[in-house]
Amino acid sequence: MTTHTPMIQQYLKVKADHEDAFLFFRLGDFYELFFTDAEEASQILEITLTSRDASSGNRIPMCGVPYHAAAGYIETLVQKGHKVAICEQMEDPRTAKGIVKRGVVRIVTPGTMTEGKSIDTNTNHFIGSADCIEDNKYALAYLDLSTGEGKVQYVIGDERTLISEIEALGMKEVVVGEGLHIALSGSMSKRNIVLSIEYGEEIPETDAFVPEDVLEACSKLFTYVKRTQKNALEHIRPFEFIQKQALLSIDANSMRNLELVQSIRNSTKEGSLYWLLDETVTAMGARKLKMWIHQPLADIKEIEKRNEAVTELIEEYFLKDELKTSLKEVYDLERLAGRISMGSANGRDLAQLRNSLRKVPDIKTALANSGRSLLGEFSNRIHLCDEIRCKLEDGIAENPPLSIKDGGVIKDGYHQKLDTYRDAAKNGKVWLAELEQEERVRTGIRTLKIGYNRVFGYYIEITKSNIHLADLERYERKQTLANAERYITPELKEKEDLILNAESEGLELEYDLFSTLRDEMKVHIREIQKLASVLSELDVLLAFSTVSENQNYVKPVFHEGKALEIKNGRHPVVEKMMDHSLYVPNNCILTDDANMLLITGPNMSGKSTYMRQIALTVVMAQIGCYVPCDTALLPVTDQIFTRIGAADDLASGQSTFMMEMMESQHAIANATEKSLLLFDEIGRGTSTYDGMSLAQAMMEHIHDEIGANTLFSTHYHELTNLDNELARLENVHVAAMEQDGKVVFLHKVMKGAADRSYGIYVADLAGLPEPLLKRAKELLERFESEKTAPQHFNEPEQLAFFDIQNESGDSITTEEKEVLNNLQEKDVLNMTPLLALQYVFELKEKLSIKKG
Ligand SMILES: Nc1ncnc2c1ncn2[C@@H]1O[C@H](COP(=O)(O)OP(=O)(O)OP(=O)(O)O)[C@@H](O)[C@H]1O
Repeated sequence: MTTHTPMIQQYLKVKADHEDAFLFFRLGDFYELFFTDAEEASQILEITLTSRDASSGNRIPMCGVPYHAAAGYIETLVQKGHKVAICEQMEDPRTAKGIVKRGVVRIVTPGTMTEGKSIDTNTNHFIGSADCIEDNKYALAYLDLSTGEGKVQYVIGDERTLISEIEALGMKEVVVGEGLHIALSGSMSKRNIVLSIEYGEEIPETDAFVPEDVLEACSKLFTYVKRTQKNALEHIRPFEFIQKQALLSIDANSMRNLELVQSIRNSTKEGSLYWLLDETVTAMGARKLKMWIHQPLADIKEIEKRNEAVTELIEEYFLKDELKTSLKEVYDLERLAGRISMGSANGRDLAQLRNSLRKVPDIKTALANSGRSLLGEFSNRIHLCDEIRCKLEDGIAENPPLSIKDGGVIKDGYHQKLDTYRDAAKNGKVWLAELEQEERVRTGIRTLKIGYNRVFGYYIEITKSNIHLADLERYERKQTLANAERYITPELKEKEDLILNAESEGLELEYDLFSTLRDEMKVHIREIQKLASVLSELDVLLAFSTVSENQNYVKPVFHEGKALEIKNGRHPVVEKMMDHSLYVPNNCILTDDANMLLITGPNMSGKSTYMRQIALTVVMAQIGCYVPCDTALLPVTDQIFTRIGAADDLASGQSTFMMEMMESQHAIANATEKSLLLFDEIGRGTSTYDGMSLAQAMMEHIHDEIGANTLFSTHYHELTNLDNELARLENVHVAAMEQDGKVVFLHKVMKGAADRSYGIYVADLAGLPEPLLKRAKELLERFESEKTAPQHFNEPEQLAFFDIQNESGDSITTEEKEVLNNLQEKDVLNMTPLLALQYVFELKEKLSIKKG
């Protein structure tokens, strides 16, 4: 150490306290990195690695970035999961004695980065903290540093449940104690989530209902944030306790499978439920919508209240537009509050706050005037924040510049002394203009001008061709340029002092006034946050009402029981992405006597779409939105579990089948009779009998032990016999028909099991070569003829009434009986012509298939 230069010694001392971060060490206009930091960072950032003489003759690796461009580099490092400690010069190098004092002013980490190009302001960026309370019980706290929202909840379950919850909330960084660090580090690094160790030293504010045993997690998180930000954090709200029983819980997998906030295909918003519903007009509304989708309600009263507010908004057509127009002009109050608290708000931010507050009275009055009860409640909850607005009206210029150091931020008339300075500076400028004019007349030089530079201050400039006219008795030469001379006069210098003093003192005073005003705002941060919360809620409900109206959704009816009855339901996203009139609506009726559906049907017929649409309807209803169907009678669902083949199974490094089994295990271990289970083709990842047996055993278990509303799709036709054994299981199938040797998908869900899989036709659609398809057909025929057990629907005993003979006196075949039986039971009068046609087609097909 002692062989190093004093500056490097200072560096090493600071670095020792920040081993896990890249240390950006400020040297003049650059941030420099040294040693291994430099080697690694130069690679990641693609900047030149150089070296520097640091000790007796030894050179050390070094790289650097200019301070004004540092933000981008820091962001790149943090995006890649690194931390960056920013070490500044703490004194002016010109006046410092010896080596300049330096200190770390902030540590930027993946979970605490709140500004930057990559930060989507429409999304909450939570940093989390987990603490193990007892076996299978964790506390999970999380905080969005930009908006100040802090929440804490229990996670009941094993580590995987905890990780799933962390993933579902999109956290990039989780703070833990040493024990959990060891337990979680493997699985977290696979998911690119940074784990940071912290000891809970600081006690944060919490809501009254926060249980004692979650405090440790809150405290760890708060301590970490304080330690890394080294900043005032007034905007951090008291941690709020999230009661999971009051929410519909959806684990990360199901979130993904159901494409609630992003599509599976390309991980973007497009094609997700969030995309469909996001008609919000403010960033805080968009964030709230996402949060609501993450955590739908499970309290019937709360749900109905949101539903009812949507109704009121739909019915108040003009009000809705008026509110939207006003809300559009409300800026991101939560983030503004955050910037005020962290001292980074500039003049524009305060002007945005003021402009937003100007809109609030209109919103409040319009809501009150509606005479509607829930909208009236909203109106009452809106606080005008008049004190803040008045202060900002008085203090902040109408259109302040970005910089807070160059003036123009504070309004004229706000502070007498500032006005005096401004006048002096302004008058001085007028005086200069007049002087320029006078000198031109006096000397007869039309091109004479008065200019300014930092070195000489104000000067008179005369071009070379005119210098013979200069009044050298009064003019003192200061600078010679290629084609001009610059002069000063005593008079000019005297005025210059006045002007420059007025200007610089004015700027200094203005900066002070601005800082004071900004600090005064800190007292009001809670008020601003409360307002933000009400307005963002209103924004989301407005979005619901807009979408519901445009897409013809209906208000769901909730009841305390378990039955779920959706008439003519649609998949809202698939429907929106295709020609609305082509979407085939379907019923889903789950009753106390039959709450499990076994869905069969050809590939591509719409089985997954059907299952997903039920889950999406449940989610939409429980976030308070209307739903895509003609009528919906819904139970309050407590959890949704899905096992749907996900495109990204490979990415997680687990084998597809293992993933499938893990997801199934998770569902079976946690589901209750109030849950909704969607199992898409369980067991297809292993050998037929293996898979089929597992699928059957799972269905039996869910039926006998759990009793949850369940949709199960399968290609194993053998399973369709299970309805004999499981009282509450029903077969349905998604219909398709054959026409001219081609399969036509009807996308209609009908009673009973499907009769064949049509896989070869789908292969044909996909363009597989003709000879290959022919071969597949041959094989299929062979396999089918070798099969002993019948695998078609309708059991023989159901056909017992028909013991008739056909024309030629032969006893009729089972197939013919089946057709007759089917006809007998069909309610033909209630069929549409198309369905009837299709039905006849199916019957005919049944006979012809069997006959050959
Ligand atoms: N009710 C419907 N109305 C109109 N089109 C539909 C309907 N349901 C599904 N589709 C269309 O059919 C396509 C296939 O649907 P889906 O993926 O649900 O089939 P699947 O039966 O689950 O297929 P596989 O068994 O191969 O997984 C969808 O992409 C959609 O475009």
